[in-house]
Amino acid sequence: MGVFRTAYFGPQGTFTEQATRILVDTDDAAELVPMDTVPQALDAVRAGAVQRACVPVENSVEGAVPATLDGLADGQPLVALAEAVLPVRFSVLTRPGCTKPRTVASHPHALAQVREWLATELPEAELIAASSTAAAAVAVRDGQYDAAVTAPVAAEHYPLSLFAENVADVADARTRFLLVSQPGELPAPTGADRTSLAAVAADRVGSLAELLNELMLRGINLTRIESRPTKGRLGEYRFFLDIAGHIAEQRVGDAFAALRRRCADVRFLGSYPRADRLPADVPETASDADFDAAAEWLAAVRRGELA
Ligand SMILES: O=C(O)C(=O)Cc1ccccc1
Repeated sequence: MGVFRTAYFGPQGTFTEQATRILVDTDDAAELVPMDTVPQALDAVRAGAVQRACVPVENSVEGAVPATLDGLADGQPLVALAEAVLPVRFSVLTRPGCTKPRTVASHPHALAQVREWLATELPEAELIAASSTAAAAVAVRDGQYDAAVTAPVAAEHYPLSLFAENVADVADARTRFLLVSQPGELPAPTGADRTSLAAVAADRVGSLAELLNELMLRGINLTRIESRPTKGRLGEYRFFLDIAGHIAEQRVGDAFAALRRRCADVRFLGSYPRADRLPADVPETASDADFDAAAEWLAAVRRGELA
């Protein structure tokens, strides 16, 4: 067997690298491949250059990572196999000797999460968006900017000084990451799973409500809903839904079939164990046993065995 390669949103020292190390068994046969952007990491899987990619998908303070949602909705289908949720606390790194940084670079999600701290501690600093927190550290090392807002591990990768640590406007901020692959065998259901999908609801009264009703009627809990423009007509949206449960479970499979009938465009984005291991709260009428019993009953009725 060849080397098992996982691309991640890099360069070295990003939060995503930390998440990758949680999700991938980094033994001798595993290679982690940093990519500069989320689309590049996803496309490396599509091209077969790597087997997996790890990308950030949402943050508890800043919300969705648009590049990831768009990257999963467009192009060859990919599916998530696992998720990781990391607490996010930032370090501020400078070139050695720099005591008053005038320019501070980072990923927009990181800058947004330390805005108040920056306004108090470095009110005059110019803020610059970088492609990732670690890309900002590289730019500081190379003399482009004075300081970078980074993951704590970035200090181990780059020759920079620690200006501040444990920086976060909102204590307890968390980011969720997905490990994705080309479609193949699905992870086995664990009873504590999440399923992700993207659906374009028709442009007419009640179409989103109908879509949500299909979930409600089958006792499925919606854990996230997000919309992104389809990039077609203005006003046309794709909804990204996360739901509690695994597509192998009857209520989830049944809901998917209903969405397939209702929506022009539905994409399955994976069923995978929840990072928090929280079991799905399945109503009494919606278990697999309930679905099996109802299907048997229906078959009997159709055979004419029941009056
Ligand atoms: O740039 C990084 O390090 C990332 O992995 C993306 C990110 C940015 C800010 C918070 C969490 C993840």
